[in-house]
Amino acid sequence: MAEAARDNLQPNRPLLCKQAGGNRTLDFSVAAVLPAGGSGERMGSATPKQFCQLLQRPLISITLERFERVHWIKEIVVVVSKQNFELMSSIIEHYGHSRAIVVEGALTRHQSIFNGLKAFVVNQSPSSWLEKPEVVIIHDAVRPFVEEDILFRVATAAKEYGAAGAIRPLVSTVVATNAEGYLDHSLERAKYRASEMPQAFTFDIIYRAYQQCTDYDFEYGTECLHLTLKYCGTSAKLIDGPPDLWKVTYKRDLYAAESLIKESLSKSVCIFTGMQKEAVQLGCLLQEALQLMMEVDVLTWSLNKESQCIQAISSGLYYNFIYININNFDLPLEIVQLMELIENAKLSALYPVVVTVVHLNNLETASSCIRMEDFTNIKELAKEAHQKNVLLYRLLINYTQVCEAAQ
Ligand SMILES: Nc1ccn([C@@H]2O[C@H](COP(=O)(O)OP(=O)(O)OP(=O)(O)O)[C@@H](O)[C@H]2O)c(=O)n1
Ligand SMILES: O=P(O)(O)OC[C@@H](O)[C@@H](O)[C@@H](O)CO
Repeated sequence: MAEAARDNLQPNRPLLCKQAGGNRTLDFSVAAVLPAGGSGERMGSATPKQFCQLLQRPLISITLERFERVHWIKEIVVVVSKQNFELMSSIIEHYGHSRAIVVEGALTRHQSIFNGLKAFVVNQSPSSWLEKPEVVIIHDAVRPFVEEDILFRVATAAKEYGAAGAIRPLVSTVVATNAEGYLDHSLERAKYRASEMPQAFTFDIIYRAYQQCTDYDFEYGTECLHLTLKYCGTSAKLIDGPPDLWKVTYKRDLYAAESLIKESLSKSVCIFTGMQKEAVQLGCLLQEALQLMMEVDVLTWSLNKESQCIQAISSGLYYNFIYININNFDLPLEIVQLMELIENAKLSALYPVVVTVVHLNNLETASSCIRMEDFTNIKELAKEAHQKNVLLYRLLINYTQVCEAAQ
């Protein structure tokens, strides 16, 4: 069982495809523009919604982190109003958003987006300009639940068709009213879709469209795809997107977003084990027991240079870790290393991290039955960790036959 179990100690899906940026590549350059220059009036908050906190983290930082998981997106231009420039720069510094460049927004969303695009055009941006990408993704900064898959699909479609955008089925029927406020007609809902974000464009097409925009377009327009059709004759490829592309607009959306994040954080766990037979077996048993409820990866602890353990910790995809330890009740070096890696990855700066150390104590081989009070040194580590938003728990399992029973 141990050998077979050890063979199973591979992630139940290739970690790399979950890894920051996955293992997809593109043969053309891609950059992103995140309009974040609005005031969030409909949110009714003094703080513009893109800067409102979700689990003590600004909404815009969550969106940025999603884009930073995608390695084929080079620069990420964030367009914010002048009065929020400093705040945005501090968020970039605090959360280490190294690919983010801040550009000044304008009075309307379209104007802000155009300002973001100008950052890629020489002599059009007050600050230094960036290398023009072949494809540019435009995504509202207040749509945090964006995954690499939809970004990849709109970017590749934009490269082929010139423009592409994510769509979703309508939830409510669209109706037109007459001047007196009565129903004029309703649209057949099945024939229409909601235009969401992300959208993507070959850079020259969307830039040329904005250059031709009228004041009315800038003032009242809400749809980039309309601009490329109207001014460049480019009809966007529409891509069916996943359900979580919605835009945070009202207060209720903030509550919904926070509960979605909490749920996703609790939905994945990474289990590390030593090479001992019992640890491997318990790791596999845990994976079998948990994998119907959450994403579970089991890895043998190793810190060699291509270590998947280090990748798993630094990927930002796990906030729950279990380390299974056999008969070693001092503070095992691996636990200290794990806590250091979590700190170096700045994981807990984003959300609380939970580390559970499972001590397996084989009563047949151990000198005596270990008691919880014997864990003084790990208590000290737990106190330090708590200051850094890392919750360290320990679980002691005294056993005799559990491994044989498991076989
Ligand atoms: N002048 C503007 C207006 C909006 N946006 C951005 O465009 C995205 C979508 O716009 P919307 O949801 O309308 O945001 P607000 O305009 O802030 O919201 P409201 O209409 O409720 O004021 C948001 O990320 C918003 O910050 C922008 O960059 N510049
Ligand atoms: O109109 P708002 O400023 O609320 O939001 C912009 C949305 O219209 C836009 O993000 C999508 O509909 C796709 O264009």
